[in-house]
Parts: sequence; structure tokens; C-alpha cells
Amino acid sequence: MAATPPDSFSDQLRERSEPDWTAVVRHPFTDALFDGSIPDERMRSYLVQDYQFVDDFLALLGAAVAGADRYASRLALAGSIAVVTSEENTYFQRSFDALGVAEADRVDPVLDPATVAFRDLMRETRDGGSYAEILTVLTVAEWTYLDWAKRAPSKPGSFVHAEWIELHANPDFEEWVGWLRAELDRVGADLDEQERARCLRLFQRATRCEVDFFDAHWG
Ligand SMILES: Cc1ncc(C[n+]2csc(CCO)c2C)c(N)n1
Repeated sequence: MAATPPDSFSDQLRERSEPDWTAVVRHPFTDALFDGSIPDERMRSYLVQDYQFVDDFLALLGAAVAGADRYASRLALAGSIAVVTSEENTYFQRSFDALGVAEADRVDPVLDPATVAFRDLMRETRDGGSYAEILTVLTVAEWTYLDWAKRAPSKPGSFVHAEWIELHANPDFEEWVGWLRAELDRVGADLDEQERARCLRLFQRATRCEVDFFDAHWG
């Protein structure tokens, strides 16, 4: 992972998003993923909703490519688009097959309120956000997933559980999250106080959306 100085902008944003940050990365849904104990019905509803989330996330990555201030950044962002459209997409399709998800639920499911709230945040940011604001939302979504997946003590038996962990607990993903944080720190250094405050509010709101997203499929 790219070295991030202690107390960087991204660290400050994360620290000021407690206790929600820890609630996401230690969520009981993730513990149940680790031991493979999530009932199929719950895993199915989570993945069906998450596939819709990933659609808006991909559009947000596209906005980041358009909004970036240099070619090197566009290249890094475009590389992550390749992951979402290949390994990640085939994981969803294979899992939907294994869990018996009907075509309508793959393409146009009824959305949970938590999915709608996250979608609203991503669309607002995509349509009206600065590059720093787009990076802020992307960073929360990726860094929270790296942090919970890194806690995985072992590999559960079912590929639906195991591969969902592996997609987020691997050196390439760690490097991508490191890049996102370093990019947010770089761009954050040139922001005025008002813009930094806007990023903080977005970071906190996105972290809250992550808690609510897991909660919607738990308890
Ligand atoms: C609610 C929710 N939040 C974050 C992610 C993480 N995530 C979103 S797209 C993607 C692929 C690649 O970079 C990853 C890891 C998720 N899946 N669902």
C-alpha cells in the first residue's frame, strides 16, 4: 500500500467518522461472513442490493475519471473500473446462479431504503461534486471494505462467502485503497477550510450509509 503519513487528511476524516467507522468494519454481518453462517436468504438480498449499489459506484468512478486533474490519476481510476467490470461482475453472476436469483432481481429489484439513501449520495456527488468530493465517497466505500475484509481469520467453505472476502482482502485491492487515500490527501492539501468541511460531512454521511447498508441485511 502507498505510504500514508500519520494524521493525513484521510486519517482525520476517518477518525472524525467514529463510532460509525468501527461499526462498519466490525459489523456482525462481516463476522457471519467469516464463519460462513449467513443464511442464503440474507446473502441473496445483500448481494441483490449490492449489485445495484455497484452500478452507481461504477458511474461515480466514471465521474472521477472525468473530474481528475491529471492523466496519471485517470489511468489509476480507469484500472479500477476494469476490476468492477470483470472479476467483480462475474462473482455476482456466479453467486446469483448459485443462490437462484431471478432475472428481474438481477436487473431491476425493489430497492431497500438503505440502498436508495446510498444511491442518492452517489448520484448527488456524481452530478454536482468536485473531484475531491467524489474521491471522498469512493474512499469510504473501498476503505471500509478493505478494513473489514482484512479481519477475516480464515476462509469459509462456500465460494459465495469466500470470494466476497477475497475480492476485498488481497494485495491489489489494498494497493488501490492506498492509492485512493494518497490521492485524497494530495487533492485535500489544496482545499480551503470550507471545502475540507464539505469532504468531512460527505465522509461521515457515506460511513453512515455503510452502517445502514449492513444493518438492512442483519437482525
Ligand atoms: C455497500 C458497499 N460498500 C462498498 C463496497 C465496496 N466496493 C464497491 S465497488 C467495489 C469494487 C472495486 O473496486 C467494491 C470493493 C460494496 N461492494 N458495497
